[in-house]
Amino acid sequence: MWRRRLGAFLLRSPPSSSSTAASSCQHRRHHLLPREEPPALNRLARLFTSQAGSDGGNSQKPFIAFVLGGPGSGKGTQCTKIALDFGFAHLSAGDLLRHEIASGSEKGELIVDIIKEGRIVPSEITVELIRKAMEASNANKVLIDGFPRCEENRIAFERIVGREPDIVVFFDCPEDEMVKRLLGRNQGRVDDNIETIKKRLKVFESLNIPVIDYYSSRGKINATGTADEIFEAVCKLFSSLRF
Ligand SMILES: Nc1ncnc2c1ncn2[C@@H]1O[C@H](COP(=O)(O)OP(=O)(O)OP(=O)(O)O)[C@@H](O)[C@H]1O
Ligand SMILES: O=c1ccn([C@@H]2O[C@H](COP(=O)(O)O)[C@@H](O)[C@H]2O)c(=O)[nH]1
Ligand SMILES: [Mg+2]
Repeated sequence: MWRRRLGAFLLRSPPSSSSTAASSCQHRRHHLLPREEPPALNRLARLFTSQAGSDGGNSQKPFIAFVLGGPGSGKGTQCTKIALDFGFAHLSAGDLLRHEIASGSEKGELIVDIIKEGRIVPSEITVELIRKAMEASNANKVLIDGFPRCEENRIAFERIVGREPDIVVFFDCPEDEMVKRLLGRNQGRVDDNIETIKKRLKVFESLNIPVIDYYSSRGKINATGTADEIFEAVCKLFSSLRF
């Protein structure tokens, strides 16, 4: 069912037939096309010379991809691959929050309690961390992994960053598979236990889904199968985009 199994949604119009999706991941870089017409050659040149999405002084607005999906759906795993193969900067909202915890700040103490409970950190905190990370990355293509988590997050991002995403990707994964993956993650995360996972799944249903509904338009990525199989579908999607 749609509300159970999430998909990938393009907010931007698909490219014209002249920029068709690559049939395999191997040649996808050759399918990246510029978004705007007049500075097209300059921008194309930057794409081919950029490192991790940075254009070494980008004053233009970056291409923003929100990457959403349930807990354990594989957002982080796929973002790592996208970043490597498509030259995006990967900003994980969860990682930014965990970094704040590790810094020993007062805010970090509040955040760790919220994460243990599987709840959502106040929007101002998360958006400010994302905004600073975007600025620091100086990237022209940014993956924002695991955000927005609720309508309030979405609205706060628009207000503070002043942007809407260019694309929203949803990873579609059944609950039992997500639970299995989280329980096997073994990275010492405070929320990888069955009690917190159950709470996260409830929050996912009640708060994440309305955001997903807000963005829903067409397309989805089936997040079952191996990470490589899923990435093949991701490649098709990203190869069809104009960055
Ligand atoms: N397709 C897959 N098949 C099996 N295991 C996977 C797959 N993709 C990712 N995993 C594993 O599942 C676990 C969760 O994946 P990942 O951390 O990418 O999910 P996530 O969506 O970022 O989760 P969270 O929302 O908790 O951050 C990791 O241990 C990862 O190695
Ligand atoms: O935008 C966000 C992102 C995350 N959180 C909190 O962090 C945990 C873990 O996040 P992951 O993205 O899955 O690593 C999440 O359960 C929330 O408690 C948040 O509040 N806002
Ligand atoms: Mg993650």
